[in-house]
Amino acid sequence: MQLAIIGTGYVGLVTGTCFAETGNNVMCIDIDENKVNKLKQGKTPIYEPGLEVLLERNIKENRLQFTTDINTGISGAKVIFLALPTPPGKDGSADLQYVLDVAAALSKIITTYTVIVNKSTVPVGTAEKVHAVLSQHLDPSLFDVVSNPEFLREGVAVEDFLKPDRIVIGTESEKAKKVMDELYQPYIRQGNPIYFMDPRSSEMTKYAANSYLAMRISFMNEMANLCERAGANVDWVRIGMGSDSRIGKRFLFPGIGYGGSCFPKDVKALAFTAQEMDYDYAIINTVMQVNDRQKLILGQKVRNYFGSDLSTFKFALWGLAFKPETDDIRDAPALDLINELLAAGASVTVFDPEAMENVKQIFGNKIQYAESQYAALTDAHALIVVTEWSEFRNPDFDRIATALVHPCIFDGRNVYSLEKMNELGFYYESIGRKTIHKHVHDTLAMPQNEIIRERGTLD
Ligand SMILES: NC(=O)C1=CN([C@@H]2O[C@H](COP(=O)(O)OP(=O)(O)OC[C@H]3O[C@@H](n4cnc5c(N)ncnc54)[C@H](O)[C@@H]3O)[C@@H](O)[C@H]2O)C=CC1
Ligand SMILES: O=C(O)[C@H]1O[C@H](OP(=O)(O)OP(=O)(O)OC[C@H]2O[C@@H](n3ccc(=O)[nH]c3=O)[C@H](O)[C@@H]2O)[C@H](O)[C@@H](O)[C@@H]1O
Repeated sequence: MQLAIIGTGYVGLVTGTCFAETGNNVMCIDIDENKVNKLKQGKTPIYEPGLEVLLERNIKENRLQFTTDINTGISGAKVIFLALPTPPGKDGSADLQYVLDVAAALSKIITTYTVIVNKSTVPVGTAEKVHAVLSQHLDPSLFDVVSNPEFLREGVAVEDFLKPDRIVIGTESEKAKKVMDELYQPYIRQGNPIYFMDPRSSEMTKYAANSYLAMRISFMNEMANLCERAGANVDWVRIGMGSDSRIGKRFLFPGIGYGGSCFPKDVKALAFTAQEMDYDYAIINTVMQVNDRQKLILGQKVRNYFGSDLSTFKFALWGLAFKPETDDIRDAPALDLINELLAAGASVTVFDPEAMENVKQIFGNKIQYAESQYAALTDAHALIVVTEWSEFRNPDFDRIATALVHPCIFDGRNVYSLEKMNELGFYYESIGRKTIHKHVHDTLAMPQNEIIRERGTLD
């Protein structure tokens, strides 16, 4: 099938490449010339495991092309996907400007029946808005608007796209349904269901899924904070509760708040939708408040320990991306933490396997950038683990202890075991677990609340 994808970012590029991989002819369109030029050479502008191999193969097979020209780009396309940004507006609502502008442009250039598919995350009722914009210049018999939310996760985007848990399609048109069914057959054959529903339910499903997952994280973050105070270990609590099949094991990891380009903006947008409909969606408002608070927790722990004036201290940060296996730093908790540390006068050296360039664009020379995870540690007073990249999971602890001024780790992702930290003699704080404090330098005496907290037993 001939397809056009408008917007070649994380979603558009993965969608286009994966559709090409199942034999379709795909034209990816983007206004960013640099991006398109890079892609034409088979290079991905983003870090996404497994993507470049598929990209190169499908370009070589002439199934995947890139252009900045929407007119030639959509020519012959039976289906046009919109994978455009829907950033939060000032009031928290999803900004539909990109989607509606492109719909307006399409209304003037479509000449034969085309299915316009919205893959961007958009509020309930957007399919109708897109339909209205298209209808201004286009006979309604020449198009259908379909909602087809995307559920891929960055870092495993290719796998998620090729083997989705489910495909959700919102349309009332039998004609569009047939086209979408044909397009997604290769994915259904792998045993995954395709759910056809009305567009409003489909649009709402996307916000429901993201907000529910965000709620689980906020719930666990609060549970972690309570465990710390109660002398319980949130990891045991997580395992104990998650093995109930009604709860499930996934997405219960406490940390320093959810980040990324989607959860924060989508939860906010759902809250806005509720407000617009005069409904007090109380739990959603709390999810956001809890997350805002959680993002500050690691910085607070550091300040509780070292004092509010950090001007004589240097900190090594491992991990900047909002999660491992991506270079994406949109709404990454690391950015809040860096700002918090800088505001307290600290000096900060960072290392991330993929996200350094993106962070340089924000902080420039306000912080130092290390060439390796170990280089970041030199003369630092503490290591702060922010993102749980694999290479941080089992590091050379002797090297860490030697390089640091004090053997001191603040772990925002519970990457290390308490036993190990205790055995190795680190001062160690994590999320929702007891503090380990051995070998602490005399000048950094333990605050009283830490001593009280130590009464819990080790796991
Ligand atoms: N990033 C993710 O993991 C997921 C994102 N989504 C949703 O998908 C949508 C897109 O997200 P991302 O791919 O992350 O955004 P992105 O920012 O990575 O990509 C958007 C692309 O659209 C391009 N663009 C902007 N205006 C354009 C125009 N007029 N014509 C052509 N191209 C244009 C930009 O240059 C950019 O390359 C959002 O609604 C997001 O919420 C949904 C599921 C997963
Ligand atoms: O709409 C989207 O854009 C996507 O948003 C999320 O995917 P993504 O943002 O790529 O990453 P996640 O793996 O969901 O992680 C989001 C944030 O939650 C945090 N998280 C995740 C899981 C967990 O147990 N605990 C936790 O703190 C992560 O560290 C990260 O900051 C959803 O998982 C996707 O299904 C969805 O398509």
